[in-house]
Amino acid sequence: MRRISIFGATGSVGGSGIDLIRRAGGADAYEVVALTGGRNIRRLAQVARELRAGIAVTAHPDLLGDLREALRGSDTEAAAGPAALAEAASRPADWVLSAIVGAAGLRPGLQALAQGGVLALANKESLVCAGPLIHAAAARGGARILPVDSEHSAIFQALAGEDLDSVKDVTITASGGAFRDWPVERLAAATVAEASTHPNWAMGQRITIDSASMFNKAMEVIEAKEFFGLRPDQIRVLVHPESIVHAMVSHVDGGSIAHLGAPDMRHAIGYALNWPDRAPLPVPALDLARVGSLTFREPDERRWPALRLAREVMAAGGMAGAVFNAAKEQALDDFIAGRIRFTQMAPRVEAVLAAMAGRAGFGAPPADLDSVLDWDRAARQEAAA
Ligand SMILES: NC(=O)C1=CN([C@@H]2O[C@H](COP(=O)(O)OP(=O)(O)OC[C@H]3O[C@@H](n4cnc5c(N)ncnc54)[C@H](OP(=O)(O)O)[C@@H]3O)[C@@H](O)[C@H]2O)C=CC1
Ligand SMILES: CC(=O)[C@@H](O)[C@H](O)COP(=O)(O)O
Ligand SMILES: [Mn+2]
Repeated sequence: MRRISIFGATGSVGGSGIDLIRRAGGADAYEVVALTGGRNIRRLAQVARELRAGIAVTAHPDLLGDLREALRGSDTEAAAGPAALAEAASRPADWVLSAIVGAAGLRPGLQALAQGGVLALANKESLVCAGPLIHAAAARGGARILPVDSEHSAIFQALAGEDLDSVKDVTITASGGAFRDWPVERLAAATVAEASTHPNWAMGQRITIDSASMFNKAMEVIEAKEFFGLRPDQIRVLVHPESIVHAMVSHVDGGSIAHLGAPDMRHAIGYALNWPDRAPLPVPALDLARVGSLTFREPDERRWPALRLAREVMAAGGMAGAVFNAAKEQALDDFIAGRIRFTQMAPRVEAVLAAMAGRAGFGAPPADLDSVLDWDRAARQEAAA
């Protein structure tokens, strides 16, 4: 029986993954090695019971008692804390969905790669913070990384059978998020509730706000560079309000191959689950006659300064990705908590990058996980200060 684990099982991507596992036969079709979550203990225990998971882990040690209580009478072991997450990731599995939000997903992802098998990667932060470490861990462990972020799954699918040397450039699309059509002057007054609604995708709150600020797309540009080994000048972003075309690969001979689909993450997750085969998925069929028209436009970097920052991060290399992500996570925490305005997030991240660029080792590639986490901590402190 195929062994699977889901990190971030209580979240939006994790929930879509569980939906696919359930539809494919659940515990009768898969051996569920580990499921993890954060604060949503009720949900974690419920899916662990349903899928007869070997272990359920919450990231929060103070919730271990609640988890044990919620799992009482089941065969699922309960554990808590970052070390327990890493231990669960070290349990051999054939397919691991990395769907924790934030840099917290980095250690479990690296641990899973050391066991071999497939890492289905939704946690874009892993590649932004530590792309070279992720690839090195996969090579050492004999693991395969498959993209789950919709644009990167789209690129991966469009590249199938193609030679990377024939690629001229790659375009990833951006919906434009909640404030796509707002006057720029109004953005300073944008509320957390307004930023937490997405025009097309149902996702967790953090990535939804990152879509509105385009930090999500900025992260995805860096993710594309790290995943596919593209040069920064080969990666373009186009605003595409319909979210039907997810990415397009353009070749040196003038041909372009685009990937289209309804905005439903179960396609990208299911593709990674069934790869290298394809199987029917519970995803709405694409009816272009009903969609009518597909529109595209250049992104305005005055509205979305995060895109310019992504270019600067790629040019700087080294620890810039880890600093960028950590500063962005801290700025997002501060926006959600009402400490800063929506429009203060990008200047805050830019200031942290500028402040930390002069520190020794900033331009050097990440040596190991601990050094990445040191830079992550320092950048959060700088951002909070
Ligand atoms: N949602 C989407 O459609 C897409 C998401 N992604 C990426 O996938 C990842 C997950 O996103 P999404 O599902 O929206 O996020 P959610 O917020 O919906 O879920 C995040 C998951 O991570 C858990 N979690 C939160 N903090 C920690 C922590 N410190 N340590 C361990 N686990 C933690 C949460 O637990 P709990 O809820 O129990 O607290 C939850 O299980 C992100 O990297 C995102 O960028 C990429 C493409 C699309
Ligand atoms: C589903 C997915 O992959 C998200 O990252 C999505 O792309 C977010 O939409 P935006 O295009 O608004 O960032
Ligand atoms: Mn995406």
